Amino acid sequence: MSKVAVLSAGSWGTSFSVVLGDAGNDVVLWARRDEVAENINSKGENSEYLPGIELPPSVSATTDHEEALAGADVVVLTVPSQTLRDNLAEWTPAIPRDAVMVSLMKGVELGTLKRMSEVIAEVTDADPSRIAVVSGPNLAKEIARREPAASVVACEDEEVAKRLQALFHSPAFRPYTSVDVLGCELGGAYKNVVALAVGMAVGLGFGDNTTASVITRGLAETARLAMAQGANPLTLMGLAGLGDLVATCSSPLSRNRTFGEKLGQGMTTEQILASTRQVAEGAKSCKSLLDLARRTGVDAPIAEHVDAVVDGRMTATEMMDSFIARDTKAETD
Ligand SMILES: NC(=O)C1=CN([C@@H]2O[C@H](COP(=O)(O)OP(=O)(O)OC[C@H]3O[C@@H](n4cnc5c(N)ncnc54)[C@H](O)[C@@H]3O)[C@@H](O)[C@H]2O)C=CC1
Ligand SMILES: O=C(CO)COP(=O)(O)O
Repeated sequence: MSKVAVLSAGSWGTSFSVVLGDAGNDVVLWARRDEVAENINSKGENSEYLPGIELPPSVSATTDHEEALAGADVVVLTVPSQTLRDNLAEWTPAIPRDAVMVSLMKGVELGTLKRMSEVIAEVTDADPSRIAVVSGPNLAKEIARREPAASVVACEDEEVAKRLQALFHSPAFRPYTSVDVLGCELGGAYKNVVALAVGMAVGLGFGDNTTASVITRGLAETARLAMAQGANPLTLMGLAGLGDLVATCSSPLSRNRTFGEKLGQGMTTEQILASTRQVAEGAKSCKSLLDLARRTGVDAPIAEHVDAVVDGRMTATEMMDSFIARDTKAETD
């Protein structure tokens, strides 16, 4: 049995602790707030993020990060992407020196344009063999309900990916290995931006032709940027690319798609942010991914338009009109 620390106890951290517990691991969740940790320890439930889900008995919680991290073989990181750097600055001294750090996050840091594995490497100074990523079509609520799903665990060191794969393989959760950390991370971050655009189309009342067109061109845009950065194109056709894109863009459970839907219905970003506590990573990462595309010399019309709507410089209707009016070209260009 491995000891796994999960920081923190939001939707995905708590759901992933169900996978970890069901797979036979000893799990300690770090929660920011006392009431969340108390609820998990006394009732075996995180009623704020996952009401009605019974957590495995091997899952406990604490608000003390040192306690969560003590003796951990694996450290799972699942905070909002834009806070990771500050969180790690505080947590790094308590992370055991041989523990593998696993990012479940799907975003790119504003300003530095770094992926989460890069932020982890920079702040903790860890070797790439101690940094991994899990990404795939894994909507937290469905995973917590133990509905069957697959995912990708990526690490530059394939042996480490295989070790994590064994630790994360539960009766309902099937992880595949990959060494393409970059492809998995860009797939995960970009699908949130595409889901915002799809949500806007849904909010405007458009149907499946429109959403399928945006999803497909979104995949082309993701693949263009990821391949220009050195990703394996097959990663984008896999669970961390197409798989996650389809799940997120199709599901009313997705916070990013829902955020886009509200923009399509005419709400402003400020109004939407005020209406929820939960993170919709694409609303921030549209800017960092757009900057990354510009720096790489890659055309990124979806990121560009989504960023403009999120910023209030364009309406969702104008975005859709502008997509159609763009200069025509070959599909594979
Ligand atoms: N919810 C989902 O279905 C999935 C989410 N993800 C990714 O996982 C990451 C986390 O998302 P969720 O758990 O869904 O978000 P969430 O909003 O449900 O939970 C975020 C957690 O981070 C904590 N947090 C917020 N601000 C913080 C700060 N400044 N410092 C430390 N902790 C802070 C919150 O207390 C909460 O526990 C995101 O990058 C998301 O894209 C990935 C796959 C599935
Ligand atoms: O990443 C996810 C599913 O794989 C969750 O998507 P949202 O963050 O949009 O809810």
